[in-house]
Amino acid sequence: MQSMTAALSPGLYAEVKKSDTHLAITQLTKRFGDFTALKQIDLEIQEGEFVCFLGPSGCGKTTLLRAIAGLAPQSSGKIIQRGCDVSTLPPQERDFGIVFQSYALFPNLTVYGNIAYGLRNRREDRHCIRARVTELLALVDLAGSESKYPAALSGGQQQRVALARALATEPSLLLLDEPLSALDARVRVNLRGQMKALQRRLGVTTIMVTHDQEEALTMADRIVVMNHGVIEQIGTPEEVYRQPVSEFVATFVGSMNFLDAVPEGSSGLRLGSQCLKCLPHGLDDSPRARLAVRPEDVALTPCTTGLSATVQGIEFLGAFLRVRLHLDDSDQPLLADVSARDAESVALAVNGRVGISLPAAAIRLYPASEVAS
Ligand SMILES: Nc1ncnc2c1ncn2[C@@H]1O[C@H](COP(=O)(O)OP(=O)(O)OP(=O)(O)O)[C@@H](O)[C@H]1O
Repeated sequence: MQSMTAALSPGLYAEVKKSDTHLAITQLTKRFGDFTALKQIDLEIQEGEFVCFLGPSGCGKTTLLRAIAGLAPQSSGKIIQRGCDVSTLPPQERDFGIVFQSYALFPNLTVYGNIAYGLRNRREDRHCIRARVTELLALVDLAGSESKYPAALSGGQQQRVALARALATEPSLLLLDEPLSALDARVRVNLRGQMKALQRRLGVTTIMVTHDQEEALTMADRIVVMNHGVIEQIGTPEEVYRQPVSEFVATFVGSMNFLDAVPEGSSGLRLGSQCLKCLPHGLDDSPRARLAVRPEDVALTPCTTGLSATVQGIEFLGAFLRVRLHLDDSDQPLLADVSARDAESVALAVNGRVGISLPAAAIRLYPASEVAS
């Protein structure tokens, strides 16, 4: 599959301004009977941004997307798009294009008919429609597929047609509801890169729902992490990964070790009998806390006089080794991801002992009562 690199006509998305707010959502609540699916959501999305709604099944991300589209209107709260209050507008009067997980192409229409659908509804000129469809097909690397029917296309190709169809009317907002999750892994990774590149070229403000953290980390400018109908954190992929604000975010995004520890002072802790430094935590008065450290931040050393562990298992994962450790003193499990060279330097072997170094900047402490779900 090639990359989507066709030239753009001068009109297509030529007037995007990046500095303005595209969407402002305030105090949005959505109830289904007695159940509250979204609780007072506040969110601003800038012009041209690629934002991912990320969270576990049932956290409310699709409901929020559908509220933005007007497909499942909110119970209360406001949605302002480019300065206009669209809160009560029906979907057909809102400015968005949408791609669903299940392609949702019209099976009885050709690729051409599918992409031209919205333009024909608007009664646009036949020659303009042809020119736009040709351009969009080139953009998604499907030039020459006009006369095919959806059934004759692969899943990845169908999803690219769905993308072209969503972009045909030049919406200022593109909504993607798990667009890649029905595809096999290799196609998914390929299309991920292509969609991101196309979005960047067009500059179209985009919201994508996903429960796949890797997808969110690789595609989004900002990630909105949701849980139980509320936003837990909004940040760049790096912020969400490096500075998770809660144990939930730390658990949901990337791999994380959690250890029981005792806070000491404002930026220290005790792990078993060992005193360690960490980032300022504000938990000085708590008798217990949860220490979070990523496996790739755990360093192994040959010196076992400080924090030490026994090696319980070693898994070869290609670029690195995942080492299952048991902390000797505090009697807790710990995972470390190390390079083959680092493993060699400590003569890594199952049942052997190694020293453990946890860099202060990589350790975060969370309240012990916070339960990840
Ligand atoms: N039409 C509905 N009637 C009643 N409850 C609903 C309805 N739609 C969604 N819900 C509930 O609202 C909550 C949020 O659903 P939503 O589909 O937004 O979750 P999600 O985060 O997108 O999950 P998934 O990844 O599984 O699609 C869920 O508990 C769901 O059961």
